[in-house]
Amino acid sequence: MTLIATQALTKTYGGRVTALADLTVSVEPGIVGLVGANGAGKSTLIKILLGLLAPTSGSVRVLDLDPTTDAAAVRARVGYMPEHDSLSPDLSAAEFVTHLGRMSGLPRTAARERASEALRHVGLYEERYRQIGGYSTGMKQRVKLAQALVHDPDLLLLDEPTNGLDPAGRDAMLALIQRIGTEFGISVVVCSHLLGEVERICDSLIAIDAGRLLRSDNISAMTTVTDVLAVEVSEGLDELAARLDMLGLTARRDGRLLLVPLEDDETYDRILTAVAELDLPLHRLDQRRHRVAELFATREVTHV
Ligand SMILES: Nc1ncnc2c1ncn2[C@@H]1O[C@H](COP(=O)(O)OP(=O)(O)OP(=O)(O)O)[C@@H](O)[C@H]1O
Repeated sequence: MTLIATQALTKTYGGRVTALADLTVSVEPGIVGLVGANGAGKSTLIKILLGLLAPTSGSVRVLDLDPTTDAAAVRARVGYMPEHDSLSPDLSAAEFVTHLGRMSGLPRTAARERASEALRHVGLYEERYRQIGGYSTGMKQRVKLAQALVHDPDLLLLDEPTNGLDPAGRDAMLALIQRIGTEFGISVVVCSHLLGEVERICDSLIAIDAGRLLRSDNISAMTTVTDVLAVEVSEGLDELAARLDMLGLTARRDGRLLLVPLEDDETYDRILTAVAELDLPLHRLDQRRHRVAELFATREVTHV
């Protein structure tokens, strides 16, 4: 099944501003990044996918449904996390998410149960009876995610889910989105102006610029491998670097990784030998890929 398909999709506001121009994409289920600079047309596309906005011309299908004629059926299967704060500060997270569950048609008990479940998934179970007004920004973002999950959708549309979060909060939110996508088998469209961020968790990417398609493809097809090996061990990184140096390999440290130039087939063996000799737990040893961001180096998409 195709997750999202658009054909020559165009949206103009008031006949003057062209937010989307002739956009044709076809995306398979999975975690999909929708990236573009501010004003590129991401929110407009999301609203069209939800059936909240009608396209000026062209066609669109979501989960094989047409949101322009069947918006209710689309919304029953799609969860939406809006960009801006849509929360009620006086309510507890449990009350708020239950309320939205009721609005989406769930009976009272089921709504309450699903709300607890959704809040558990986003890590707010313990704090669900506290008023949202007292929550941190990260917790508020997670309540917004929980309300999008409450009716057990097949697809989540997340508009700038990491907005306002510090780096640690962003990492936590991305990890949560990735877990929802992989463990629960829900497809996710993550909308962001931060390409480097979504690239980390997405299976495929739609990049738009001023309403036009720059590229739509699987992440793996967008990147090529480099001649650098990335090695990750959970401890002993410095020790390993020193041992590799003794074996004639120059390792460069990059955060929790060691980057080693791939000289020949023996490079793998030498790294594995060093790891085994030091008895270190190896997490990862693979050939590094170019970052997708490098493809758009001349564009206005923000890199992180
Ligand atoms: N209701 C509207 N009326 C007129 N112009 C609009 C309206 N909504 C959006 N636009 C314009 O359409 C273009 C695309 O906006 P859109 O919000 O879809 O972009 P975006 O990529 O989501 O950006 P952002 O992340 O800043 O929201 C922009 O030029 C914006 O100013």
